[in-house]
Amino acid sequence: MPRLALTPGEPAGIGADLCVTIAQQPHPAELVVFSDPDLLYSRAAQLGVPLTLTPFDRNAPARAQQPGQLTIVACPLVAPAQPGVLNPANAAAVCRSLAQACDACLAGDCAALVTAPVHKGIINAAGLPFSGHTEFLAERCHVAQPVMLLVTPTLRVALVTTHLPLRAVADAITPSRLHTAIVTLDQSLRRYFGIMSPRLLVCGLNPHAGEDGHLGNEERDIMMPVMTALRIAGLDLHGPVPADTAFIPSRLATIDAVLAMYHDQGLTVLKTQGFGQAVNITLGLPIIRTSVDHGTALTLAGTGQANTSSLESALALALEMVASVNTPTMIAAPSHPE
Ligand SMILES: NC(=O)C1=CN([C@@H]2O[C@H](COP(=O)(O)OP(=O)(O)OC[C@H]3O[C@@H](n4cnc5c(N)ncnc54)[C@H](O)[C@@H]3O)[C@@H](O)[C@H]2O)C=CC1
Ligand SMILES: NCC(=O)COP(=O)(O)O
Repeated sequence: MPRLALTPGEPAGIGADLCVTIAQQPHPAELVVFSDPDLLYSRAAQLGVPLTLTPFDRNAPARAQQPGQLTIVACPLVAPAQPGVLNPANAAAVCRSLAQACDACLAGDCAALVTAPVHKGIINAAGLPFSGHTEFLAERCHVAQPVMLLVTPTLRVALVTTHLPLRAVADAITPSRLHTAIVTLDQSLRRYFGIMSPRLLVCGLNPHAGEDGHLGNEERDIMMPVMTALRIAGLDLHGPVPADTAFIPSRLATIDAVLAMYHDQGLTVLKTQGFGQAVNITLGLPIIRTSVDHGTALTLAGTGQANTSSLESALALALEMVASVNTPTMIAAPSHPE
């Protein structure tokens, strides 16, 4: 019976609502929530649902989560949370709970980490450097370059860059970063999704994929050499293709994942197609981490209107990934010539 670490994220947002709501159903795993107990009790009361919290005992056998119950690792907030009202005083506690949940996975106490949304802005406003779970967890796990992959039932989109201002994106598309993103995506699709020879469609950065260098040089000077070397190493790579037609159905029918160069190039399409059903996965970590596809939705906190479907998908996919890790489908990663 696996244990899943669950973090509610921003206490003023819908994360706590989602945790207490999904706790009303049985799950084939023990859900260990890293949270302030009072936050969960008060949000459960607000939503009118029962909740019993049992302290986590790493020496006890894991037990399947029962309706109305959650296992908890208490991570106290500094100030009581008010639905919809951000408070920078709680930002450090949000990060601490995430770090504790990550460490529980690194220690093997939990098989995977599933996260509800944080509010990046309030963490920054509190003076903490933070651009997203992806980067935070990578640093905590001493991983130089994580890769963000979002999946819906019919589309997988990974990103070469994550939470960067658009102005910085072009400079971040280096041969080494592109190489790592492609190899990490290829290996993860084999390992977690059972795809034996992943077909990857790589988007260009510039309009019309640079139009032979007339609208930008990154495709010709950076992307094509990296992709040629990786094709020789055996990877099934297509592109770089113009991003504006990368997602048309006839192209998607022949590939397993799209690699976009930046956040909104890929996620706008994916969320338009599957918002609410999508799962965000951080690839390249020594732990399994999945997350919801949405943000903190502050105006919905405490109202009972937050949709749990993305969190349910994130929990289900985490369990599938846990089950798949022992499947021997890995290949040796081609290294990037520095
Ligand atoms: N995984 C994470 O930690 C993520 C965090 N965020 C953060 O969330 C904050 C707010 O971001 P926004 O861009 O406003 O996106 P958002 O996803 O919070 O809201 C976008 C729209 O979707 C609705 N919505 C979101 N989740 C919903 C749910 N479960 N059920 C029903 N409706 C839902 C909202 O009410 C709003 O209309 C930002 O600080 C952002 O950085 C955003 C995305 C992911
Ligand atoms: N758009 C994805 C997002 O903002 C969530 O990122 P992360 O917090 O999972 O790194």
